Amino acid sequence: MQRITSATAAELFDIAATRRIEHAAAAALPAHTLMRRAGLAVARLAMAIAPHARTIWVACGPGNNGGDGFEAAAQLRHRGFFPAVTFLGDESRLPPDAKASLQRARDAGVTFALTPPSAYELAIDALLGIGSTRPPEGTMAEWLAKMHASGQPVLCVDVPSGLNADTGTLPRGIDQTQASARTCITFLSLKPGLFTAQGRDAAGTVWFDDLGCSAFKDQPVARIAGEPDAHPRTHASHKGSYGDVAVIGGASGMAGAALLAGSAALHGGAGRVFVGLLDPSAAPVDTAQPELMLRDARTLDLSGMTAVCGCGGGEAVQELLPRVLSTAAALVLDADALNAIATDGALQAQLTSRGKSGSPTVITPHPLEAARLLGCTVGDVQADRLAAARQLAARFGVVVVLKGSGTVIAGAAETLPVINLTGNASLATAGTGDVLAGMIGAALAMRQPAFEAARKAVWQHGHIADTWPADAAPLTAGTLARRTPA
Ligand SMILES: NC(=O)C1=CN([C@@H]2O[C@H](COP(=O)(O)OP(=O)(O)OC[C@H]3O[C@@H](n4cnc5c(N)ncnc54)[C@H](O)[C@@H]3O)[C@@H](O)[C@H]2O)[C@@H](O)CC1
Ligand SMILES: Nc1ncnc2c1ncn2[C@@H]1O[C@H](COP(=O)(O)OP(=O)(O)O)[C@@H](O)[C@H]1O
Ligand SMILES: [K+]
Repeated sequence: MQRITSATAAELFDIAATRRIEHAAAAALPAHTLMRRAGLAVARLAMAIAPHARTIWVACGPGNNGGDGFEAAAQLRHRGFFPAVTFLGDESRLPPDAKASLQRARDAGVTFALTPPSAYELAIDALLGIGSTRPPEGTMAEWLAKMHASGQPVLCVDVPSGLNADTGTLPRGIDQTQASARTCITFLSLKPGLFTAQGRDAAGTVWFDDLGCSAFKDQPVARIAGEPDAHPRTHASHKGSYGDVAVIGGASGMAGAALLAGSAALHGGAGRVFVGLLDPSAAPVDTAQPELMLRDARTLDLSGMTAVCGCGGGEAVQELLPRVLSTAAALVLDADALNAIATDGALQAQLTSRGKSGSPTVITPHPLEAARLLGCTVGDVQADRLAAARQLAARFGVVVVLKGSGTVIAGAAETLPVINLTGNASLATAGTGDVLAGMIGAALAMRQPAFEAARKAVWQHGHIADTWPADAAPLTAGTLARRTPA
């Protein structure tokens, strides 16, 4: 059993691949082996979470996920705990493995009840796993609501019930975000839906148990990539070794966004940072950050530079985009640059030819910007974030950073997309996206390949937020860019 953290590197498998792994493993092992191992793993984790529990509520559903719950209840009872099982299903229609585990729970003297116990110290959610086909309703929805509103810890078996293990979406009306502590133990494969969209809230801390089946392989759909390698600086290096970043943005009233990106590029290690402002009346220097060289955006020669274009760009950025797209040595497109491209077919064609020619290019849409580029709704993007990121990457031939909880980084078709596990809702504050764009710009300026530059910067951006001291001032985009609590 392994706890999954932002330092973990592992492949992710969709439901179809997980089913293939399950079938191959089940065929190679004696009957009932997998469920017994799964139930034992659940029981062990339950005991670790609530070692002094008097009552453990085990909510079991109609399929093999429920079977894992029966098996866990039997194992817990054998160890002196008092599981109370509520079963929602038809015993005569239980799959054979689950039926055998139900009998084992009965034989162990587990208590069965029609309604959840009035008091309990841990709830085990074994209602639905990867066989969830429709939104939970009726009694199942009531039990889930009770479980998640009780304030007691919840341990989800395989996946939080109702969560789409491929996409991380929860059905409307199923809110799994209220429990005081959530843990999920998942079996045979790590599923992408546990780590993006609503998955991170629903699953909480994720544990993985391969049930002794690591020999059974299949085709992954994505990966979590772990902590990136550090790039130590050699003594005999100079500012030219770390490249130039030129931020293009900061239209009237929005200079701050460009300055934030510039600050992030500077603190991200770029050799020199220029900020090309679109507002002609902007001040000639930022006295708080005199290292930044402020210029008129229209005068900057971008050949040989990494451009970070769009932060606070307003509508003014549109006229500069043809030159930026054709001359920047490497490029990060963010915010208003993406909005301009979404409405302009010629710019889209130019981006596509740039991407397909192999010039390093990263786009960093949040879900609304991604929806504009794809010509769909935010709901469509969030319904399958991996697919949306892959689609954008294929269309334009660029590296895509689809932001939000469980940021997705997608590139060429032969590169597995990455779901990033750092970051938290303290980043949900204005300007943190500008900071990310600047950080990616710095990594590109240091000549890291575009996919790696994006992956590393996204990880670092979230990691700074995750390790922000609790007793420090709240994180803002400015302090995030400087990587130092105020
Ligand atoms: N078969 C095996 O050997 C193993 C199975 N495992 C467990 O089995 C799970 C998959 O089992 P299943 O394929 O039986 O699928 P599930 O147990 O996830 O659910 C399938 C059943 O639920 C019903 N259902 C789907 N949505 C519903 C809803 N909203 N309301 C009410 N009923 C609903 C389906 O009609 C079906 O009867 C995994 O997630 C994992 O927990 C693990 O123990 C590993 C080994
Ligand atoms: N709830 C969250 N969990 C993790 N990361 C988040 C969350 N909310 C926002 N972020 C991150 O913060 C950044 C916000 O970027 P963006 O939406 O472009 O904001 P802005 O335009 O204000 O800079 C992105 O990197 C995003 O992934
Ligand atoms: K479950």
